Amino acid sequence: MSAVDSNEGMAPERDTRESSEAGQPRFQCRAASSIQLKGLHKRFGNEVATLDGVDLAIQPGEFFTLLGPSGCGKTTLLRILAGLEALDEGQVVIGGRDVTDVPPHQRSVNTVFQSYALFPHLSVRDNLAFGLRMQGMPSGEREAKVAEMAEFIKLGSLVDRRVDQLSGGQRQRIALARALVCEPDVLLLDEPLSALDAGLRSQIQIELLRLQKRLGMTFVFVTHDQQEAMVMSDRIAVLDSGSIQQVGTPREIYECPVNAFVARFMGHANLFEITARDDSRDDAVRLTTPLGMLTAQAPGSGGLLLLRPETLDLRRRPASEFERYDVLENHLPGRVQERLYRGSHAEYRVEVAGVTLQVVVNNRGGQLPDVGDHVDVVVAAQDLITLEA
Ligand SMILES: Nc1ncnc2c1ncn2[C@@H]1O[C@H](COP(=O)(O)OP(=O)(O)OP(=O)(O)O)[C@@H](O)[C@H]1O
Repeated sequence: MSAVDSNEGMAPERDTRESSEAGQPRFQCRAASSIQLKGLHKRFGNEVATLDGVDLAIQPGEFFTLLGPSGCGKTTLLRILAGLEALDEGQVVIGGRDVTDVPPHQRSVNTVFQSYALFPHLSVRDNLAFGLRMQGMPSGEREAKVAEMAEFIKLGSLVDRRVDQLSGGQRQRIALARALVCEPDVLLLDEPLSALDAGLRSQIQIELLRLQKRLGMTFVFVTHDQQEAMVMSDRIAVLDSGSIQQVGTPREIYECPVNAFVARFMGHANLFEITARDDSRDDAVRLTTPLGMLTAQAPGSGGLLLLRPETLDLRRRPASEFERYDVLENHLPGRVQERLYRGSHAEYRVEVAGVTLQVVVNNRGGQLPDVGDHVDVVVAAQDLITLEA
C-alpha cells in the first residue's frame, strides 16, 4: 500500500481556504473535517475482538492521538478510518459524510506510515508529485504545487535529490509532505516517528505539531509512547484490548486517569490499595493504606489510591529525631533508597512502611536529600485521588 491514497471524496459542507501566513509559502488546504466513529466492532477470524464497541468524536482541526500498548487495536482503527479494513459492525462518518462503505481512494484521507513508503530511487520532486499524478492533475499545476510544498517543509533545495540520498529526518518530512500535497481533509499517521533516534524524533515532533497548527487540518496520530502523545495532542484516546478506556486532554489523562490501567500506562507507579475508609469527618476522608493513614479532601470513591510523584514533597529530618518523632498528619516517615539527579529536578525512591514511593522534587537550588537520609514524605490532602481498581 502506498503512503498516499487518492482523495476524491468530498464532504458536501467543505469549502476551500488558504493557510498562508506572512513569510510562509502559500499552500491550500480544505477546511478541516470532523470524524465520528459509532459502535465499531472488528474481529479477525475466531480471535477475541480487536475492536469492541468503539465510539469516538474527533473535532475539525484536532490533533487527536490513539494511545495504547502493542496489540490494543490502534492500527486496526486507523485502517478502518482509511477504508483499508472492513468493519463487522459500526459506522464511520468523515466531514459529515457516511464513508463506512466508501473505498479508500474515494475518502479524503491520506496515511503516513512508520516506514515512510517512499520510492527510494526517485527524486523528492517525483515522490511528491506521485499522488497528484494519480489524481490526473495537469503537469504545470502539479509542478507548482510540488515546488510550493517542498518550500513549505523547508526542503526546497533538495527537490532533485534522490530519496535514498536523504537522512532519516528528511525522508520523514518527505513522507509527510507527500501525504499533505494531495490536500486531504484528514491525515492519519501510524507511528510515523518511531524509526527516528531520540533527538531527531523530538525535533520532528515539534515540526509536525507546528505544521498541523498552521494547516488547521485534522490529524489522527497513533503511538504507544505516552510522552509523545502528551506533547503533541489536543486530545488523547487511551485504548486497551479494543476498548477505549478514557478520552481527554493530555492533562486530564495524566492528572485524572479514570482507572488503574490508564494510570499505569501513563507511567504512574504510586498506586496503593485502600484497605479501610472513614467518612465520619465533614471536611475530610481518612484512608487506611499500606503507607499508613492518610487524610484526603474529596478523593473519590475508588478502591485504589494514586499519589502522583510530583505532588509529593520531601523534608529532611535528623536521624536523632527519627525514633521520637510524633507523626504529623499526612507526613510519612521514610528513608531515601535512590536518587536520580536530573538537573532541573531529582527523582527519588523512598521506602515508607516497607513499600517504595516515587517522588519528584524540583531543584530550586536548596539542599536535596541524599541516599540514606531520613525524610518525611509530605502529602497534600487535596492531591490524593482514588481510582477504580
Ligand atoms: N490481518 C489480521 N489478521 C489477524 N489478526 C490481526 C490482523 N490485523 C491485526 N490483527 C490482530 O488484532 C490485534 C490488534 O492489532 P493492531 O495492529 O491493530 O494493534 P496495535 O495496537 O496497532 O499494535 P502495535 O502497537 O503493535 O502496532 C492484534 O492482536 C493483532 O494480532
